[in-house]
Amino acid sequence: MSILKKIILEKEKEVVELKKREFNKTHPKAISSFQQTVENSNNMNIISEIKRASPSKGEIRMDVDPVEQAKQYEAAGASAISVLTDRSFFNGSMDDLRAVREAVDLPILCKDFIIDSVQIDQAKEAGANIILLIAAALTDEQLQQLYQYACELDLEVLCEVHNEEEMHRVLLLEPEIIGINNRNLNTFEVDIKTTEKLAAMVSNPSTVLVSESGIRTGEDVYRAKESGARAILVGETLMRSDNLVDTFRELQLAVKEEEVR
Ligand SMILES: O=C(O)c1ccccc1NCC(=O)[C@H](O)[C@H](O)COP(=O)(O)O
Repeated sequence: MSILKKIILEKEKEVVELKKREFNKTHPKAISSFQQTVENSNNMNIISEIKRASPSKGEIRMDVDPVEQAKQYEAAGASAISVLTDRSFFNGSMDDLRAVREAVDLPILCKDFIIDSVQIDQAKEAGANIILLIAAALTDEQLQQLYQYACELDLEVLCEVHNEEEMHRVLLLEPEIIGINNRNLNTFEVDIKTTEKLAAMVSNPSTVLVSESGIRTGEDVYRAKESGARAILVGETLMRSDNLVDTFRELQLAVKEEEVR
């Protein structure tokens, strides 16, 4: 069984529990939108992720304090913070997101595997500004309904694709933000060529393209930028960095490898 299938089975159980609860579908903290942040910036926008562990890498940094990490991301120049809220596979939690919301004023992406609107209610209540919809995990009808529902709650939506077929499906929504995930969820291989190939399918210049996963060097960022990405989503590289200011500088320099030599 694929990892995505396993995660979705777990989410189906979580949804049953969430449906027994009531959620406040508002949040008192007003935050400027991620899209606006990108519009106003000339730099590569870095969505900086809080990621303790993952199916592909196992433990990354289990002892991280999400609030301290988020404050450091904000100080280093992050455009948004991604908080992995899945517990079973990534060792995250919605409490992490809530705590980060209190501590920083950046847009927050609730990085989870959403299959039902009740998860969107939960993310909104915790203070998320952006939710993730993964095309590979959803039917066209679910994609459409969940996208619409998130917009009604004033949330931004990062629609994530891994291949051409998913990109065709997502483009039908005319989304404002598209994430191209460089990680193959079956083999866990990461290849920035995925961004290069799929970005070419997006003709609307106002769509914000985000290159996700496996970004480690200025050259990776250079290739994402040349493809049209205006943002990158980075987890492991930042979680393992012992000098975030230098790592941000390297990623934002976005130069070709031969220019470094
Ligand atoms: O990271 C994984 O192993 C993973 C496995 C299965 C589904 C999703 C997975 N990751 C979620 C993400 O999208 C990444 O955390 C995010 O793009 C950052 O990736 P990275 O910079 O490579 O840590």
